[in-house]
Amino acid sequence: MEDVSVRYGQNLVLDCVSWEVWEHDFAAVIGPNGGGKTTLLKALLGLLPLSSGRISIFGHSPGEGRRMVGYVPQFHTFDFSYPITVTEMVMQGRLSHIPGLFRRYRDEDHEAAERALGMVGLFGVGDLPISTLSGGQQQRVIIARALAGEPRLLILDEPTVYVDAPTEEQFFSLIATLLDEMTVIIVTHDIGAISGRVNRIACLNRRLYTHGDAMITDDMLISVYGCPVDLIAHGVPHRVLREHDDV
Ligand SMILES: Nc1ncnc2c1ncn2[C@@H]1O[C@H](COP(=O)(O)OP(=O)(O)OP(=O)(O)O)[C@@H](O)[C@H]1O
Repeated sequence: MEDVSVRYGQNLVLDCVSWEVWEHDFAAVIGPNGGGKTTLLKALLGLLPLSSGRISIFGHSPGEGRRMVGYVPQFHTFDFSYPITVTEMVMQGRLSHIPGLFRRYRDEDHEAAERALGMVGLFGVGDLPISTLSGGQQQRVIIARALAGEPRLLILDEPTVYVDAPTEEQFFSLIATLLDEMTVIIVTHDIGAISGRVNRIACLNRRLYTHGDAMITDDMLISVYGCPVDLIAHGVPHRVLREHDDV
């Protein structure tokens, strides 16, 4: 991203954002509510016009690069009571690959969906209604849905918000296995969850702040959150076991 600005009417939501993520990086964007994280993702996915600047995805515009990007929206945006099977849900990730007006799944689409379920470690559940799976399994299914499109870049929006600690561990182990094949960007509120796991991090609050590759400095946090915080969980900054120097 090079000097990217996005406005909603008069509201400047992304201000001259520049950021580089390399192939096989595990990158994170953190920032407070309303800081522009979703807007940044929409810009990467080619869903928003830029007011200025340029985005290149593997050398293509976001619109052209879209077929190389797998997107996992926030967990709560899915209705898991909807009466479809696991395979049917994963197959949705193939739709953009099928040409023509009346899209019919082909053998290669079924194979890609099966491969994607294997990548997330789900076997023998394809014919089950999605509603019968545990929360952790459902999270794997929505990741498989994005992987079915065989992306080179996987983007996940707040993937650890609704999961318990063991599921979070499984999630990060899964991401570690995917990095051999693709680049991963996550958007999160939760610095605690990502610390030590990502190799590239940026703080976003209208402007994007970086320092080196995977470092968060007090200056970055002060710029973004307006105070020096040590941990940020679910959008709420907490000071954890750290005393003021002047006390
Ligand atoms: N479609 C829209 N029209 C006008 N303003 C918008 C629109 N979408 C977002 N905004 C505004 O842009 C700003 C950034 O919103 P955005 O959703 O990108 O932030 P966010 O960092 O993803 O927030 P959260 O963590 O709460 O999801 C907010 O002030 C929001 O009100």
